Amino acid sequence: MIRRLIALLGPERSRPLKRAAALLAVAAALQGAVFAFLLPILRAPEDAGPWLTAVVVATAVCGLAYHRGVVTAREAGYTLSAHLHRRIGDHVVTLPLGWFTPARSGALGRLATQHVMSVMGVPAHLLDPLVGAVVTPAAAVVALCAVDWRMGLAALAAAPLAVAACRWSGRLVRRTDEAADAAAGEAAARVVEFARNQPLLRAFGLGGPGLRLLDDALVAHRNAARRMLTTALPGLAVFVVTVQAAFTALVLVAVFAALGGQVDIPTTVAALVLAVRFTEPMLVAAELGAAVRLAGGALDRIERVLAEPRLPEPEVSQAFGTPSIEFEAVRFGYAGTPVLEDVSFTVTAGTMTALVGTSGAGKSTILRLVPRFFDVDGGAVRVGGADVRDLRGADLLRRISLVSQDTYLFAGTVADNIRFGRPDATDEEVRSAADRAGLGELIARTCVGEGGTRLSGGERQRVSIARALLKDAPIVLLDEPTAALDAAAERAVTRALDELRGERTLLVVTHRPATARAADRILVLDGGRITESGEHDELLRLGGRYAAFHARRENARGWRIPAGRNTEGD
Ligand SMILES: Nc1ncnc2c1ncn2[C@@H]1O[C@H](COP(=O)(O)OP(=O)(O)OP(=O)(O)O)[C@@H](O)[C@H]1O
Repeated sequence: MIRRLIALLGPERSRPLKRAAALLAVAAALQGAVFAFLLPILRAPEDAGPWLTAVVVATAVCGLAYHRGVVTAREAGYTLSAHLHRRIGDHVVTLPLGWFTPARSGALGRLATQHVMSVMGVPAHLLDPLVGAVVTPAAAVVALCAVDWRMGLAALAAAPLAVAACRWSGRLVRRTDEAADAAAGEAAARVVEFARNQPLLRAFGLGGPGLRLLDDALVAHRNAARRMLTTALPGLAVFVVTVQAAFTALVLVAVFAALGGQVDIPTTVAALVLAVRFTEPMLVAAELGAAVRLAGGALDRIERVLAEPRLPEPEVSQAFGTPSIEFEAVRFGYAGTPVLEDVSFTVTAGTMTALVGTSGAGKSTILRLVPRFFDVDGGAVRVGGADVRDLRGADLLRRISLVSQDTYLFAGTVADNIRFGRPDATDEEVRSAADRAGLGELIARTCVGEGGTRLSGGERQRVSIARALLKDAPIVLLDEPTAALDAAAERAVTRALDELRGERTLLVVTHRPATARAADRILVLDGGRITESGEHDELLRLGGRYAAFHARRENARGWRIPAGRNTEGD
């Protein structure tokens, strides 16, 4: 474990850790030596002077080394946790945005808090007893050999057995720890879901499937934790029995040697003291073994995230032309399940294109491919004439504003949240973006609550639109921007989109006839393919699916194209 930490920290940053281990090793060795010095003192008390001086000096040096060792170990712990946080942070910002699923985001939270703390505990709290558990018994064995070779041999014979038992129990714990961590993640996610969805759960009765999922997750977590504890027990028991047996053997050898007159009383006393020093630190370490193994599991999980492949980026971005969007024969699926097939279209710079289609047809997926949340499986997505894979992430995202279906607002004022789109915007610019998004008086709201929970869904959506309007990005992607708005707010947003036309390139997913009608071009998506494309009037004349549904629904507040050709309705 210590070797892994040194490799992770690198030669420079691992210095405090190495220094701490060396200082604690010196302290532990000196402790063993102090007990070895007892023998000449007991054998010849009249000549004990130099040995007593040696005991005093060794004890003083041991105390100093121990104190410096513990302080340095704490520093090494803090260095390690800061380094891990930085490495995790630096790495995850290079991962594809599609990597951040809710499950992974939850696991990342545990990684940055619980797991980093667990790994940090190894140098900060466990290094001292661990070094003691290795060095003190080793020093005691050397001293025992000097006192009486038979006792030294008895202690030495126990060492491989104890190490084997320790490793065995470690492997067992690691195996069950993975399952326990997965169960803990699931239980945490279900508890958050339970707390967030209280209104829904209460409205539909607390005995529903939502509660059953939580119950199952908590039971699974409890069982996994119990399994981990019980799995560790046999290894721990073998270890403790081995160490105790070694201690008993040492005592018996010492007593029989004394009774047989082969060794004198002082030697027997020194041997018994060394036998205690041999076993004591190992038993302490056995108790801490579980914490070390859990830290090993935590480090495995941290290393797995650090090994996640980064989104490959060029050193320098390709030149960016006029802000058009182009899909060429795009094929894409989530984890092997195909979603888009042979999708080709171009959104000319400064125009507005509406994407309409059946639910689940892949409209939002098309929007996600533009800022390269995922890489396509086939074909190419080009922005400003450059393949998105030939642009650096920051260069690409700087040119795109995205208004997604699930708007997240940070705790703060409405103005703070709008300013997020362009931190150096003036108050006047923030107010103007708010007005264009139909926010009106809402801009005066001082606190939106965590995640924007003090605002309604429509209000949150308008803040997100204002944020996108404020960002000076030539391309604006909107996923159902008016879905949660009332008639007045929808009119304000449609006006704002209208104003942006010509000025920015707009790609809008919509179920609203008014928004689709306002677009320069409409793409109808069905089953992952574009089946119709053209202007509103052109598509009406075509008399296809768009026309059929528009004719029936044009006065409706919202409509969706159903999956089947011959079915209709919302
Ligand atoms: N992150 C994801 N992982 C796996 N499958 C996904 C993911 N996101 C979407 N899908 C699936 O991909 C398909 C297309 O989803 P998408 O959200 O693009 O549809 P949509 O046309 O925008 O639907 P809607 O109009 O209902 O929002 C759906 O079958 C959906 O279940």
